Amino acid sequence: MTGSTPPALPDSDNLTVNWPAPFASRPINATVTVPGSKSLTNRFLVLAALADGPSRLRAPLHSRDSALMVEALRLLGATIREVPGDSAYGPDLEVTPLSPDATSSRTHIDCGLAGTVMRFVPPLAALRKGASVFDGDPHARKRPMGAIIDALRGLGVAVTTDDGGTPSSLPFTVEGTGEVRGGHLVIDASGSSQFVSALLLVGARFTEGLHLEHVGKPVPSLDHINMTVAVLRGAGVSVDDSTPNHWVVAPGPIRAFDQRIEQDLSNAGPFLAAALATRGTVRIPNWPAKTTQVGDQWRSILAEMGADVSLADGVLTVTGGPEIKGADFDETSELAPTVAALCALATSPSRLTGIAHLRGHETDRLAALATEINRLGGDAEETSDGLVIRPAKLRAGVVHSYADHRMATAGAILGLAVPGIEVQDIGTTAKTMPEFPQMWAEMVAQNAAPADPTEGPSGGAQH
Ligand SMILES: O=C(O)C1=C[C@@H](OP(=O)(O)O)[C@@H](O)[C@H](O)C1
Ligand SMILES: C=C(OP(=O)(O)O)C(=O)O
Repeated sequence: MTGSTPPALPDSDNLTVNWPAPFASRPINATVTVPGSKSLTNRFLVLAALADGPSRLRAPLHSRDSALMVEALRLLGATIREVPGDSAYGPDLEVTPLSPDATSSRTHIDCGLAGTVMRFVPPLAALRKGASVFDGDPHARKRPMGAIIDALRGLGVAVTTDDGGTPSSLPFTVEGTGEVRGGHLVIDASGSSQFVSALLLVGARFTEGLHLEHVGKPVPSLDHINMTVAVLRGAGVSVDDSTPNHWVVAPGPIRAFDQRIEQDLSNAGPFLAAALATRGTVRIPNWPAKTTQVGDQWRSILAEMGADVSLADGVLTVTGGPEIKGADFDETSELAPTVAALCALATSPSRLTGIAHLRGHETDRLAALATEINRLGGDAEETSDGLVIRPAKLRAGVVHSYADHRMATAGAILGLAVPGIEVQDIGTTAKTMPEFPQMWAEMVAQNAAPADPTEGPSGGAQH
């Protein structure tokens, strides 16, 4: 894969021909490395576009979301070149920042279904002279955008619809003047942490910097905001986050960088889950000793579900227990679909809380997970802020993806333990992991662990 052209949406064949999810007839025994982190790649791309000199991203993600970000930044005036690197998942990227003085013609930016593109790029477009029109996939028009639009308007930036009205979602046009004064800004970021990250990422380039204040229900996915603050500090930006719900970004340069991108620990999740679903072992090398990625939570989540989890010499090893234990988890953020798939295979009930905002993700994930688990004979129930999933024997069937990469990978996990599962539109995994179907097949093919003769043909709660 390259970072130059956004992969097309799956064609109608992909939508109609279901992917037969590999069933694991023996415990998985595999070593897997996954491509670079979406959240880190797209943050560093934005920072590089605003930096005080050329930057390099080593081992970045190459997927639909990162390609959309690359293309958006190019359209706004950054130069992004692929250069050979050492990653098995594609070249490095060299970024020459955009020039704020350049005036460009009206630009059309495709956000696809990428939250990072639709939230992070509009504030950056405000710093360029010219109009930028933002739109995306059909479902992108349903994702919450009001907080970013209101924030830009609060900062004095015109954000309009084609007929001159005031938008509350995609599509809209940002009329950039090349300068944003900044200062104190109050937003309600309860719909997505990306509203906060988006404004912090550009805040140092506002003339007066930014004092961002959140009011309203709690901001979700705080780990992702902490990641934003960490990458900003790494690029020499002063950020004060010592008061809850306040972030103060000092005006100043963003230092150019040469940065290796960690592998995507959230996308490591389905592979680690395979160890639990099949009572096997999955090893992930190069697990970072220290990270801001929410996916580091796999170590505690999977242990609580009965797995043996160890991190030694940078290798995370997860071995599934005799059964998957249900458990209660709060605020699992983007890990929730993978956790839910494991809960559907568990032998005791689980409750997922603090994830009401998943209704505004790639699809309404709470509705999608409950519908798809129940379609297979499972017992899942939506609550006001999450899901309750009770043990039930699952049967063969089709898992619908709803254009959501994490719904597709959740279907793949179920398919390891339940024969006859198919996933509709597996191609949607290209959003963050185009290699997924091949990597999954290779993981199952590595399945060299001798079968336990006292057990059924495979592991998991379903056997
Ligand atoms: O900033 C980011 O990179 C992300 C923040 C989170 O968004 P929400 O706060 O909307 O959950 C997460 O779910 C998403 O996958 C990536
Ligand atoms: C919510 C997600 O993506 P996005 O960055 O589009 O919000 C996700 O990847 O789980």
